[in-house]
Amino acid sequence: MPDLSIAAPQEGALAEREAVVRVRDLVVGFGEHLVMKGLDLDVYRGEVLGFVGGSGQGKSVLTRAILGLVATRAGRIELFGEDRDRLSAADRRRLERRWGVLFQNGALFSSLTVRQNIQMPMRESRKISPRLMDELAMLKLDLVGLPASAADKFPSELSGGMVKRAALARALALDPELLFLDEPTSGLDPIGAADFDELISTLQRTLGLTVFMVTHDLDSLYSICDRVAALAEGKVIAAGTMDEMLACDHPWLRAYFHGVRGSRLVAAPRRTRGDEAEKAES
Ligand SMILES: Nc1ncnc2c1ncn2[C@@H]1O[C@H](COP(=O)(O)OP(=O)(O)OP(=O)(O)O)[C@@H](O)[C@H]1O
Repeated sequence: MPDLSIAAPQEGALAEREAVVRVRDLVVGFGEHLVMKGLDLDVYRGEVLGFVGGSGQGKSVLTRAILGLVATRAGRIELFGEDRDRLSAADRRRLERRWGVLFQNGALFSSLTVRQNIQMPMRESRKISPRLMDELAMLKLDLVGLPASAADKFPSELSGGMVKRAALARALALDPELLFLDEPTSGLDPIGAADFDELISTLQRTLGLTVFMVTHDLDSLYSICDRVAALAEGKVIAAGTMDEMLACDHPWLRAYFHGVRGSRLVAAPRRTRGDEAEKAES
C-alpha cells in the first residue's frame, strides 16, 4: 500500500507545493462529543481536493471550522500561510475576501433576487458604484452559465441546478483564489451533476482556483478531483490520488470505494481529471 500519511508532507513531490489551507492537530467538539480529534489536512494551491467521509463524521464541521464559523478547542488552521487565530479582526476580514463558499443547497437569500444575492459580498466589502456592481453581477452570471434573464428572478423561481449556479456566482463575486464547495452536486440529476462538475473544473482551470470540495458523489471524485482526503473517527485517515485511495486497505475506504456503487464506477470506463484537462486544451 502506498504511504498516504499526510503527517509528513515534506516527503515526495508534494513537498514543493504551497499549502493554501493547512490544518494541524485540530480538535473541535460540542459538549462531550469530540468531532475532530487531532486532524491534519493540506489543500495545495491549484488543486481540486475532494473531501469524503461517512454521514455525521464532521465534513461540514471541518469546513465551518476552517472558515472560522465554528470554535476550535486546539490545533492550528493556516490559510494562505497565515495562522488565522493570530490575525487581527481587520486582517481576518482581508483574508476572508480571498475565498468564496458554496454552501449546501445554495443558501441564497430568498427575499433577494439573484442579482442582489451576487452583489451581497460586493456591498459588504467594497465601495463599488451600483452600475459597476450590475455589470459585475452579469459577468458572474455568464461565468456560471446562467442567462441574463436569471438576474431578476428570486431563488424560488429557479430550478435546483440554477440555484447552485447562482450560489456559485455569489461565491465568485470577489474573485476568490480559494473555493469551498459543500456537496455541490447533491440534489442534481446525473446530467445536471455532470454539467456542474464540468463547470467547476473549467472555472478551476481558467481562474486558477484552489478548490476544497466536500462530496458524496463518486463521479465527481473521479472526474474533477486531483486528490481525495477521507475523514473517519475525527481524523484524515488517508489523502492521495484516486488510484492511491483505491489501493488503500482501510476498512472504511474499502467499503466506500469497493462497495456495490463504488465497484461499479471503478469497473466502468469513466471521465477522469486528465480527460477534462485534455478536452479543455484541444
Ligand atoms: N452546532 C452543533 N452543535 C452540536 N453538534 C453539532 C453541531 N454541528 C454539528 N454537530 C455534530 O457534529 C457531527 C458532525 O456533523 P457534520 O454535519 O459535520 O457531519 P457531515 O460529515 O457533514 O455529515 P453529512 O455527510 O451527513 O452532511 C454530527 O454528529 C453533528 O450532530
